[in-house]
Amino acid sequence: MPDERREEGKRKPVVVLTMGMAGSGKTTFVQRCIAHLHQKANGMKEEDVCLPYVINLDPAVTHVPYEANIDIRDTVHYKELMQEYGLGPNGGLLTAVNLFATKFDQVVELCERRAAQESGLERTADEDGEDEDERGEAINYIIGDTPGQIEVFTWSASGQIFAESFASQFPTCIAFVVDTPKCTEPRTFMSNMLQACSVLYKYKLPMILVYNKCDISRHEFAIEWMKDFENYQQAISTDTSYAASLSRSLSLVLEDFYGNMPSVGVSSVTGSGMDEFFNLVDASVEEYNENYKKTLESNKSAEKVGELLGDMKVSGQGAKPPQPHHL
Ligand SMILES: Nc1nc2c(ncn2[C@@H]2O[C@H](COP(=O)(O)OP(=O)(O)OP(=O)(O)O)[C@@H](O)[C@H]2O)c(=O)[nH]1
Repeated sequence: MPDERREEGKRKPVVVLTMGMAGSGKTTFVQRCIAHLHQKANGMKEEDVCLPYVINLDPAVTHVPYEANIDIRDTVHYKELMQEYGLGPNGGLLTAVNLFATKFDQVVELCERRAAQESGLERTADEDGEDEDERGEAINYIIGDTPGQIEVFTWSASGQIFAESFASQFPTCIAFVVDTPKCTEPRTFMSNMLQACSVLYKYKLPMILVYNKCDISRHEFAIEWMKDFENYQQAISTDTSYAASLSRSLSLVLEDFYGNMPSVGVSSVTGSGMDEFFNLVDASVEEYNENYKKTLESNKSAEKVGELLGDMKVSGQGAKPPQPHHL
C-alpha cells in the first residue's frame, strides 16, 4: 500500500471542479470530499500522506465549513465592490470573479509549486534566508468550490478561464452536483440534464454526475431514466403541461448525451458513495488525456506554426516586393 500511495504522490494531482444548480449541495459535497480524503490519509506513514488542496471560488459565501488553502474572499471583497461601483448582488459577484480571473495564473502557480512538493519535512529558506523546517504533504486532488449562480461562474468568461487554466496544467474533471430528491420530479430531472449538457459542451472536460442527498432519496430512478428514455416518458406521461411535452422531446434528444455519462449516488451528509466517486475521478484522467490534452497539444503546435509563419512574414517585411517584368 505505501508504495501505491508513494506512486500517487508522484502522480499529478487531479483537479475536481464542482458545479451544479444553487442549493444542490456543492459546498457540503466539497466538505465531504475533504473529510473522506483526510480519513483515507489517517494512519499512513508521514511520507506517504497525500491530501487535497482546496480552493473556494465563491466570493459571496458567508460561511465556508472547511479550511480552504486558497479563498477568493481573501483577494476580492464583493460587498465593497458593490458599494464602490453601485452594483447589485449579481454584478458584484461577477465583478469579483472577473477580478480574480486576472490573478488566476498565480493560483495555478501556487498549485503547481504545492504539487511538486513531497510529503514530510521540507527545508525552506525563510525571509532572512535562514533555513527552516516546514511541514507539507503531497497533494492528490485540487478541489474547487464554485458559486451556485450559473451566470456568475458557469456562463461567465471567468469560469472558463479558471477551468482552462487548470486543465492546461493538471488533469481536470467537472463534478456536476445534482439535488436527487428534487430530481424525482421528472421536469426538474430534465432541467438538470440540460444544464449538465450545456456545461459539458462549454467546457469539454470529463464530467461526473454526482447525485447528492441520497440519504433522502436513492438515485436509482434517475439512472433508469438516463439509460432508458421510455422509462422517463412513462414517469412524465400524466403531465400534460407544455414543460412536460418539452421534457419528453428533450429526453429523446439528450439520451445519447447522458446515457453513457459516469454517475454516482452520494450523500454529503453520511459520506456514502465517496469511494465510488473518487474511482470515477481517477478514471476520468484517461478521458482527459485522450481528448482534452491531445486537443490542447495539437492547438499549441498549431499556434507555434502560426507564430513561425507570423515571424517569417515579419522578417520578410523589409524585403522588396517582387518587381513586375517589363518587356
Ligand atoms: N440531507 C442532505 N442534505 C444535504 C446534502 N448535501 C447538502 N445538503 C443540504 O443542502 C443545503 C444546500 O447545501 P450547500 O452545500 O450550501 O449547497 P450549494 O450548492 O453549495 O449552495 P450554493 O452555493 O448556494 O449554490 C444545505 O442545507 C445542506 O445541509 C446531503 O447529502 N444530504
